Amino acid sequence: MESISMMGSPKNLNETFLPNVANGIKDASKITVGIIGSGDFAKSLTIRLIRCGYHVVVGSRNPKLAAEFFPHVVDVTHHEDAVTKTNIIFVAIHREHYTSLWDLKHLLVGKILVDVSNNTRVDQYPDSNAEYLASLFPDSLVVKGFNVVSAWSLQLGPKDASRQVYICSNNVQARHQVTELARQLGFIPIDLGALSSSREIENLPLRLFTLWKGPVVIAISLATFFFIYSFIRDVIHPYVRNQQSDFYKIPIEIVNKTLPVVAITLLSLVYLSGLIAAAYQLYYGTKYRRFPPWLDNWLQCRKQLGLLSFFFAVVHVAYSLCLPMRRSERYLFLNMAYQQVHANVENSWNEEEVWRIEMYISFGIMSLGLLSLLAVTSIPSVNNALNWREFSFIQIKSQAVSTSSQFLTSALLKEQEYCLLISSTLGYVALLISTFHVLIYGWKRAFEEEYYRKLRRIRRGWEKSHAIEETSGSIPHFSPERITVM
Ligand SMILES: NC(=O)C1=CN([C@@H]2O[C@H](COP(=O)(O)OP(=O)(O)OC[C@H]3O[C@@H](n4cnc5c(N)ncnc54)[C@H](OP(=O)(O)O)[C@@H]3O)[C@@H](O)[C@H]2O)C=CC1
Ligand SMILES: [Cu+2]
Repeated sequence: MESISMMGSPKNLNETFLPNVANGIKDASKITVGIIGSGDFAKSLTIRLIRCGYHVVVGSRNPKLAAEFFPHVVDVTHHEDAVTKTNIIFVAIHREHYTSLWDLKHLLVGKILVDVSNNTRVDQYPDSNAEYLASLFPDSLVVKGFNVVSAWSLQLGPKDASRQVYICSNNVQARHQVTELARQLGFIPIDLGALSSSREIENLPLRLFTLWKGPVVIAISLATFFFIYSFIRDVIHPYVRNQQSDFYKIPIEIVNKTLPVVAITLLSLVYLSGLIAAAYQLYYGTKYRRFPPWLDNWLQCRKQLGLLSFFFAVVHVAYSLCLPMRRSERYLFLNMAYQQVHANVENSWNEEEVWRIEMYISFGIMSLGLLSLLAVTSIPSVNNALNWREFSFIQIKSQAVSTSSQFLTSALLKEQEYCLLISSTLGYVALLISTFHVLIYGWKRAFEEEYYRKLRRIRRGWEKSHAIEETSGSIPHFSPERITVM
């Protein structure tokens, strides 16, 4: 069982079949790698292997049909034939079909079987797919790996795609061989020890997306809440009180009021979690105490919350830039000019208002700039999914799967904390500047009751002076409150 060679009868597994100085193999093209299955994963893996100089033999139930989808240099053949030609075989079929390989059992003795499968749900089966494969073929050397890379990213090549692959096996030599192969294919292999880690590895691709679920739900809930709030406040309330129809505000103004509120709330949620965590550590006087699960989850999805905040801020900017394009804005502006002429006011310059809006816009642009910087710095980690996995690894750590994974986790944590330190300083500044942006926008309304009184006075004056004309229908419906404040 402990033996392997590239072809024919398995030799000693200690001697690696991959090209290196020790075994004298210099040319990867002398090495044949087998793949069972001819689906998407098999096709993409084949292309990657060929590019790296390996010879590939594909085992299919219907080789004639499958051959059409592979480059001509690939040997597409029956399962039996394929497995006899190589000692390292990627099992690129779904778990449900593993038993169909049962007849090949005697041919697979002592050979490396790489299980690349994924499940559709977390903990879908009582045992992991790799452990199941190992139980079906106890005389083969089952290695789990490559399941975290998609067929798509396999084809893209190492530069553009996710680079980390997690590998585990009960057989050390087999594990090393697959690790070496992964390295030669341009991946960063991460050894997670025994095959029992395969359950975590299989759950990883499923867990990655769960980090988005919470933040997306929070963002949608906040957006719904603030939209309804603004709708009631700015549309329903004036309508009920003064029969003033402002329903035209729904598509742009109400939406554009909702967006920045959601953006800033999400951004503050990013940093609030860190503050609570710090307070928690101070309270217990140690940083070696586990956070409660809700805080742990919250800390883990900071990046997602931040990116969603950035998304809302960008859309807010787009909406704001479009405000002057609207017909309503033009009519209200003309009406105000008319009113000014009517009131015999020549100069409507308001120094305080001018400064307010200049500063409001300036802070808005600055906070968007900082948020963009934060988002851009997180792009590589989103692309190669490094940080998602860092986070996922925290969970692996909590279950103490193996020493190697624990070691790895602590190393990753350090890097993660370092990144967070830099980004959080920048983030706090962004939060502060966006707060200024919001406060300047709202200072009139928030702090100056006088502002309201003035508005009411103007409004009353306007209504009185046009009471007669309005009955004849010659005066457009107007109130100063309807002018959009930027
Ligand atoms: N697609 C992806 O992005 C990724 C896939 N994976 C894993 O790779 C494995 C293959 O996935 P993928 O290529 O997408 O799947 P596909 O459905 O595209 O291909 C599966 C292959 O399995 C073979 N097969 C189908 N039915 C049977 C059967 N009853 N008995 C024996 N063989 C059968 C077929 O090959 P043939 O007809 O030639 O026998 C088929 O091409 C899965 O375990 C998946 O979880 C892992 C990571 C990413
Ligand atoms: Cu704004």
